[in-house]
Amino acid sequence: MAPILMPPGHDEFPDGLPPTVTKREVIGAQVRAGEKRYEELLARMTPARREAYLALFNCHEGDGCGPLTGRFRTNGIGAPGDYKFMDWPGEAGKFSFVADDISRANHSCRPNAHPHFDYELFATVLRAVRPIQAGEEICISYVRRGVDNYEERKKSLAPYGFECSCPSCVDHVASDARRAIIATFNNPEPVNRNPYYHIKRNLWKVSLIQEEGLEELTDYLSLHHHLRMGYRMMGDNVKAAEVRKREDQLNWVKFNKPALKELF
Ligand SMILES: C[S@@+](CC[C@H](N)C(=O)[O-])C[C@H]1O[C@@H](n2cnc3c(N)ncnc32)[C@H](O)[C@@H]1O
Repeated sequence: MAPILMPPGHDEFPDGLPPTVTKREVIGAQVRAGEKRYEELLARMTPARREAYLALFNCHEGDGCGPLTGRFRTNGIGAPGDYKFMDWPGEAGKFSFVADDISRANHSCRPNAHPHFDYELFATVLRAVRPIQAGEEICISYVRRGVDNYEERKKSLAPYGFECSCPSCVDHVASDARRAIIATFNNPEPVNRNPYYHIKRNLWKVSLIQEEGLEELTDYLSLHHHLRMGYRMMGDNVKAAEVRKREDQLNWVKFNKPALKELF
């Protein structure tokens, strides 16, 4: 899934701003400068890639941003990391890109897939975060903070011009209650030296995340690590190996790399 367009960082006002400007004028100038930049980038593409870009959906029609900027804002996917294009000026940074296929993926607050941009492949790797049934739509999350509640998600999704109808949004009271608990999973807990207690508690945490369809969370991966350590402490190597398998899969899903080799 190689990108159609991945613009490098840029000076928003290459021609400079007039000395006295209102906020509205600054936004207008930003919008025009952005659109001009996309025009320049598209002019450098092959006709087929330009056509692919223009075929992307634009949910920003009528909100003041140009058609090329609108398409990027609708379909852009973050490529985290600290990457520097070989000979581009400026600092290393994070990028966004649009692609023919991954930019077509719809949103779910219970995503069954996670996109990871691999700078070496210079392409997105899309992996399932849980088993996907035949005929089930493959969805990613457009919301950055996985545990956001219903109202927070509604606000983040508003610019996309749709209301999510996933089970977590439909039954948002129950979902919000689960998410509020999941959001506390990293809080310090009272000391308890009984490994059985931790195994039971971590299994419960894993099941709550599964119930909420949030297997994409990094916490879900960490829980598998803690669970495996618990089983190892109890000498249950069979269960530890089972959890290890899942932990390795999740490491590939989230970070495109195998679990770190154990030091002991
Ligand atoms: C990045 S595009 C996704 C691909 C788009 N469906 C297409 O056919 O190209 C984002 C747009 O898809 C639609 N969309 C995405 N997820 C949706 C969902 N869960 N329910 C309804 N519409 C959705 C919205 O119109 C949104 O502005």
